[in-house]
Amino acid sequence: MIQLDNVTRIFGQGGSAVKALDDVSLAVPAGSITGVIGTSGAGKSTLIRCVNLLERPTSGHVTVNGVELTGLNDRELRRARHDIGMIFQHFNLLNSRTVRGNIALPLELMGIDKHDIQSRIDPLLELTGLSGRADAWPSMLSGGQKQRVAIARALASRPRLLLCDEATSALDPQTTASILTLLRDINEQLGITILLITHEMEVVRNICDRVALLSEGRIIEHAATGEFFTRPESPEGRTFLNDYLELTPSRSLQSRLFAEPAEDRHPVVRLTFHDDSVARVLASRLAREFGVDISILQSRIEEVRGRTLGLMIAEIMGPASHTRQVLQHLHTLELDVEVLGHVQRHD
Ligand SMILES: Nc1ncnc2c1ncn2[C@@H]1O[C@H](COP(=O)(O)OP(=O)(O)OP(=O)(O)O)[C@@H](O)[C@H]1O
Repeated sequence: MIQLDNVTRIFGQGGSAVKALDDVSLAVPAGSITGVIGTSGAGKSTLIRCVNLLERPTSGHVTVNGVELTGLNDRELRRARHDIGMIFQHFNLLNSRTVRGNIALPLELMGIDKHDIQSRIDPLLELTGLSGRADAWPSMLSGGQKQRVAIARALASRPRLLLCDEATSALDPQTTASILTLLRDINEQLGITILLITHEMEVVRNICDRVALLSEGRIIEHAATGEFFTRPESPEGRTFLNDYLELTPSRSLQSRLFAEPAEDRHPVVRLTFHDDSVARVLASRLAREFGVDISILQSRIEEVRGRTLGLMIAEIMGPASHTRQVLQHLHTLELDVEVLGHVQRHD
């Protein structure tokens, strides 16, 4: 559906040049919802704008629906863009037009007959939950309703691809959830492929089938969502995940943690696991095999797209020679292990 091949976009020249995209290759399968995530300045907006050539790559090829857009003249490109809808963070509605007028605009620009335009609008209003709001002005609408109008407008030309540029970043969590549900419905009911950019893991978790992580203009991970959430491969991917899961030691635990091990201190570890059957028996197995006690201080288990993702912060209590063996053993298991510090023993 979308194929980016070796796309590079450089802004400016000479010493002040910025490489916003650096040799990006990405395939977005037809019918999927693919998310591109990254921190501010990673190149997300530039990437999505390169897909419909709102931004022209400095080099590389962009192919959508089998048509190489980078090889088209302006007229051919205008035609090809009818197949690509786009929505934006700040909705970009015309305040001088009603809801109906905003949705009609792209169809008027395409030269479609007035009667046909009107017959297309009602089903779009219904699909986006705006029936009864056709004659409202944008200033009378909430943020969520404005984004619904923008979605209806983007779908008016019956595109096969919808690009979403931080479409929920200006919305509160509840409205975000309802817009994401609408996008999922559009994907499922109309078979429209969606490419979205976001800096929020929650958005990815909610609707994306696949996710690509962009960092400094490069794609550093591209995986199925469940895979990315349970086994991020890059340090940036792990940082996104840890920030999202927020399993950091409580303040009272942090105040008791020492960086250095000692004979009279117990290690405190954070374990990330992908198989909760391992986690369920882990504490009792370690106690039995190594003669230690495991005290679970904090834990969280999530399911993401059918995959288990668990985090646990635990204190390993026992003689130092035993706890060292436990740490060595943990590193051999299917777990990510991080020693957070050491606490003074009380026995
Ligand atoms: N028109 C431009 N002229 C010069 N530099 C630009 C331009 N557009 C983007 N950049 C630079 O390219 C880099 C990537 O910007 P981009 O907006 O694509 O990142 P982003 O991941 O979307 O960030 P954000 O989440 O903050 O919007 C940044 O360093 C940015 O300053």
